[in-house]
Amino acid sequence: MSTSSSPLDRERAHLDSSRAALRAMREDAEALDIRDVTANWVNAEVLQRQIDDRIKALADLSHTPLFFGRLDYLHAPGVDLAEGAEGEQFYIGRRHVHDAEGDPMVIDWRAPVSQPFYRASKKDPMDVALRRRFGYTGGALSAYEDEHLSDPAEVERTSKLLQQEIERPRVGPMRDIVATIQPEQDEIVRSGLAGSVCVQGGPGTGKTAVGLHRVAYLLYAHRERLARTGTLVIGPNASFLHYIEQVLPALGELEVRQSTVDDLVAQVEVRGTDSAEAALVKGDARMAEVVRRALRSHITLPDEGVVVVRGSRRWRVASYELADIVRELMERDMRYGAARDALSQRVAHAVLVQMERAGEAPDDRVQDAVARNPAVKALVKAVWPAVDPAKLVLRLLSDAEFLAEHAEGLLDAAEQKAVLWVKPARSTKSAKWSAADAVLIDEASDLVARTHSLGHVVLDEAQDLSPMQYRAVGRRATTGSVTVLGDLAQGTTPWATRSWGEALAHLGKPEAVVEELTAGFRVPSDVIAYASRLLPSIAPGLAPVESVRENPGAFEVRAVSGAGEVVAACVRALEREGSVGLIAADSRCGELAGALGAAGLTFLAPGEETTAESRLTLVPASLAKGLEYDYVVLDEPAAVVAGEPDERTGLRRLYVALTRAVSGLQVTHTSPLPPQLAPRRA
Ligand SMILES: Nc1ncnc2c1ncn2[C@@H]1O[C@H](COP(=O)(O)OP(=O)(O)OP(=O)(O)O)[C@@H](O)[C@H]1O
Repeated sequence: MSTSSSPLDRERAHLDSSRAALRAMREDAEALDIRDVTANWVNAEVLQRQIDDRIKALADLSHTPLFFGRLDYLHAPGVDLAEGAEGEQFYIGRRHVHDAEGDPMVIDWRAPVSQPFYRASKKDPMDVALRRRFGYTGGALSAYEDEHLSDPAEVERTSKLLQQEIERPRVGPMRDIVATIQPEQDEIVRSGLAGSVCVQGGPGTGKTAVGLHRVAYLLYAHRERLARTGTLVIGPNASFLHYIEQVLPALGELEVRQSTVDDLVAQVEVRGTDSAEAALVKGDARMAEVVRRALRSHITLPDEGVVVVRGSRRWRVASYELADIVRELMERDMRYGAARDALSQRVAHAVLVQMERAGEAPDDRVQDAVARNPAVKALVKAVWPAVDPAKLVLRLLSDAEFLAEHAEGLLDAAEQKAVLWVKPARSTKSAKWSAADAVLIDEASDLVARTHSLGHVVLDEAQDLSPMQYRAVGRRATTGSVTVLGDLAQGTTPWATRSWGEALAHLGKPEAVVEELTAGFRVPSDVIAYASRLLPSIAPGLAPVESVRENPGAFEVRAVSGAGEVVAACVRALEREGSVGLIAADSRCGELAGALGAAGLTFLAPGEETTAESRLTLVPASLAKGLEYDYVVLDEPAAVVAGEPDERTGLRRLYVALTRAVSGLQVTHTSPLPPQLAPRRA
């Protein structure tokens, strides 16, 4: 038993008083009476929502400790280190808590004074005398661990608490890593809002985690600006977004939009699919020029002048003068729609000049009226017609001649044939648009009217995007910055990214810094070593991930005779603690679902939340990306490879599937393994 003055007791006392302070902060927020300060009900509603959000953010969650670390500075931090700069000892947690006097009890992990918690080392102690990490058991503070960073006599050790946190079993959605962000990750998390960053990292190196924490950090450091401009996290599919959706709210950020690329560009209903060949051409950056040419082909030079009748007078602008205006607008860097509006104003201006010459004194209202005059409208309609982006793309995909005219010198005959619909659609409503078509429409829309740009966009699993998709994301961040996260070895689309330089150019952020993460937090060493045997075939330049897990992992490859034995492997995995994922080629999932059902095992679909009662998920290989399970049973590697159009993509899909395991992997197979994974002779 510890005495009443033991350090642990003192820390528990600080936890208790911090929780009491948080309670008081929440009660203050709840007691706010806004009736007197709001002038109308709209304001009242907005304000009340903000207060409700604050109350929610001030909740004391029993499973998320209020603080996880403590820093004792050698000296009081300088005044430039804003929050709580007068103190020398800081508790670091998920959110800021202050006492009745306004003095900090817990400092937000994102505040400048918290930074040494993540970055300080024996080599660079950053003025920190003591770094203390706290361990919790079921919400109760149960342990602590000290590092005296400025004491040269103390030897550097790896933190046990850190190791425990990394190795703990996974159940439920993704959790934040705020207590254990590593120095190289922290550099990315805290890099400035102005610059774009691209992170290449193998499976489980924390890319997704880093991207989400970066959003939380940026929202803290640039709250007002980002509240105005908005932030967006883009992920590969709905199950992935569901898996990660809890992380930002856990960090107190409720306002971040999450979307797939497909949803981002969903102006039309997607009901069709493309052949790989068609999708490859449609996703190629050359299509941007095809669309641009097709749009501009609507502009013609007028061959007649325009006559505007006002009262008893007629004003005439000659065709050569109109042609000059049109030519000048074509040369300007303006959107098609904006230039169209400008055209009527320019013509009106030409009329006004004549009026002035004739001794009249027209004002702006006259110019507007002339711009709306039927003759001017008719002229604009004839020489610069309104264009519907979907109709434009529909015509490109339906009309071989129209496509040929605008694809000349860009797409060869075979490529043109690949993108043309076999059965041309009659209307934008009845067309069976594919995901790639929707991106083309998005491109056309942006040429007509500028797309709204956000303050910051995080793009996860970026390696799977086509150049046209990169452009679609890039135009949503023209005035903001981007965090691009990906792994070239995990690209499983026919158009997968070959180099980050190329991808960043398509995004419009060629200046972005490319960082690499190499320490693996998910996959145990034996499993990553096995999966890395595929690397020379799928991404020759990339180095294998180095697992930071101490446990090499349970790993087994087993030849089996059928689905019954796969089910048995799942049963064995379920005997252990944590979640279990049975990953299989999409084509095999039906049979396996039947076998699991017959054995009385219930299972979830990816994205459905695992719980202590329901821990088994049947995962089609095509949806495994980004997810993780404590134990993975990987069914029939050869079928996973065969499920893709070519061998390299198949092996990449297999690499993704092999790297979902946190604690152990069982590979079961009836067919021979791909040669890279075949048993090696001793
Ligand atoms: N610093 C850390 N401390 C503790 N856990 C971490 C840390 N960094 C990452 N992790 C954990 O490692 C796992 C993998 O992280 P994450 O999913 O972000 O990796 P990833 O690089 O996006 O992987 P993939 O390429 O497979 O999608 C997650 O469970 C995450 O919480």
